[in-house]
Amino acid sequence: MEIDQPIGNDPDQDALILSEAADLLGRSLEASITIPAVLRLLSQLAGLNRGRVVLPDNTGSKLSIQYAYGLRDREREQGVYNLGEGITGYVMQTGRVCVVEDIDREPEFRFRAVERATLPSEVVSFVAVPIMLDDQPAGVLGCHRIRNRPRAFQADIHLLRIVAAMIGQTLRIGTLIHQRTQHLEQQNEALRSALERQSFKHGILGESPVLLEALEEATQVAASDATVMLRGESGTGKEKFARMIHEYSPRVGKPFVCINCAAIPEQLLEAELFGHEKGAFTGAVRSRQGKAEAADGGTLFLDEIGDMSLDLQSKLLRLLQERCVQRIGGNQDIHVDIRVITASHKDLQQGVNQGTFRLDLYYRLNVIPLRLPPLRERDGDVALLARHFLHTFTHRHRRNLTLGPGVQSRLESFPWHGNIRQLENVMERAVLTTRSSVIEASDIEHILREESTVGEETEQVDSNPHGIGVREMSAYPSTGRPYQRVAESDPQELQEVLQRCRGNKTQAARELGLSARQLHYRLEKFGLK
Ligand SMILES: Nc1ncnc2c1ncn2[C@@H]1O[C@H](COP(=O)(O)OP(=O)(O)OP(=O)(O)O)[C@@H](O)[C@H]1O
Repeated sequence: MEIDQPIGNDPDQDALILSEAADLLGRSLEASITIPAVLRLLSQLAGLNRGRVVLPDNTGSKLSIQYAYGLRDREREQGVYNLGEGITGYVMQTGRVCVVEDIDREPEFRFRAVERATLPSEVVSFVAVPIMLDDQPAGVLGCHRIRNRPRAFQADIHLLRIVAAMIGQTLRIGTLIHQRTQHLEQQNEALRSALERQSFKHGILGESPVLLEALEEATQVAASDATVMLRGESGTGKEKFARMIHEYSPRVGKPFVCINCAAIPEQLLEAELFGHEKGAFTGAVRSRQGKAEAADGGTLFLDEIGDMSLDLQSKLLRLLQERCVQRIGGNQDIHVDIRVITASHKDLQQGVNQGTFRLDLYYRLNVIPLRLPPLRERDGDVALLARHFLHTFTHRHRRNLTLGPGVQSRLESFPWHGNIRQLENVMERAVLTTRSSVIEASDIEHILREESTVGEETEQVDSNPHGIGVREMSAYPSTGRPYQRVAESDPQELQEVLQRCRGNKTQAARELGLSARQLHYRLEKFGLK
């Protein structure tokens, strides 16, 4: 192959080469066009021949020629090196510049790409400089030259180092564009397949057979006016299902009113549910309708019903039997037309056995029991939900991130005792804390390790679809979700914890052992929002 003849060592010439190289690199984002063009420039104007850019593969252990000028296809293909092997491997491993003045006398020079016989008969040299990114060698730029030239090796090194830095930036931009495109492709794919799925219509993502079965059941019962009891571990989507049932019922368009019975103190809960008349208790400066009244014509969703006191349970039973409420301090029966959906992460059957839950109320509420599967039973859904949350949070926090290799399988192998809410939290933390543009398996590992160590709790989990017989005690690591009734001192405690967490609600909820929703609900109740 014809190799261009060198031109003398001239600073103006080098400035011209650099300005031409900058121009070439700026003209296109296609590295396979711009980098060989720059290597051609080095050959034609500086006598630095057969330039090649060698880059590592994904594992970082094998290096190969990615871009070249003056090499035949076969020569390029032969240019594969192990890390540390030969001159190229050495430069990549150490990040140091290497000059071989006479390649025939250097045993480390491997003639891997170009055979000696095809080179000029004069003494041939090889100069290799690292392509540095973030202070680490990311590749190697190497060239041949005829040793016996007036141009000093030092001048070649100087020029090649600047060109290597420019190529490094081109490669960095190319990688970023590739990652972002990949991210958009992943996103598109997730959205496209989600749109094709029936479940997306209710905002309930998942393709696993157990979830689709639960969705099917929920759709079927939606049309009736029957009372539904949703059972499932914390974070399995009980509220989402309750909303979906409402939206698929003839009551759609009427109010969907939700009360979290575990999130507010008992005295407040009664007033919240049934309302009060003016003067009914200190602070009742005007009369107010309760949530049961507010839900008239629609659906009342009672979350964490297992936490309701026995006294309030009897009042709820009256509401269900007579379909009317009496405000606190009032004596008038107010008729309400509501459908009731309840949810509990507790085994209510056990509550009945222990005398903490009324049997008659249990039968009233348990007309249609619907079990929501925990995430660990939902084959394939972790990956789907992780992508969905990645998309949600990158959008919300204005970041561009993709999932690195190994992340999906690590997420899939995690036990997810806090279910979808826990996965949601983990993905949000990953989006907020990952510094680079790729969430690596190590970032996730770090978050999951923390997840597994924060406040180990033992909680009773309703794992029995029929609510009879078997009950299971399960370790519940770290989702910060032990349910507890609230104490009256809550507003102050909430404020203190919020201050301590500098307003970070996720952290505050975790400290208080509440879900984000419970905290949100309490802040709203106490006027602290
Ligand atoms: N299938 C799903 N697809 C997408 N997001 C979901 C799905 N199920 C639940 N989520 C999200 O997970 C979080 C927890 O869901 P939800 O509050 O409905 O669970 P829950 O079972 O009612 O929890 P808890 O028992 O703690 O009140 C919410 O942010 C919800 O939007």
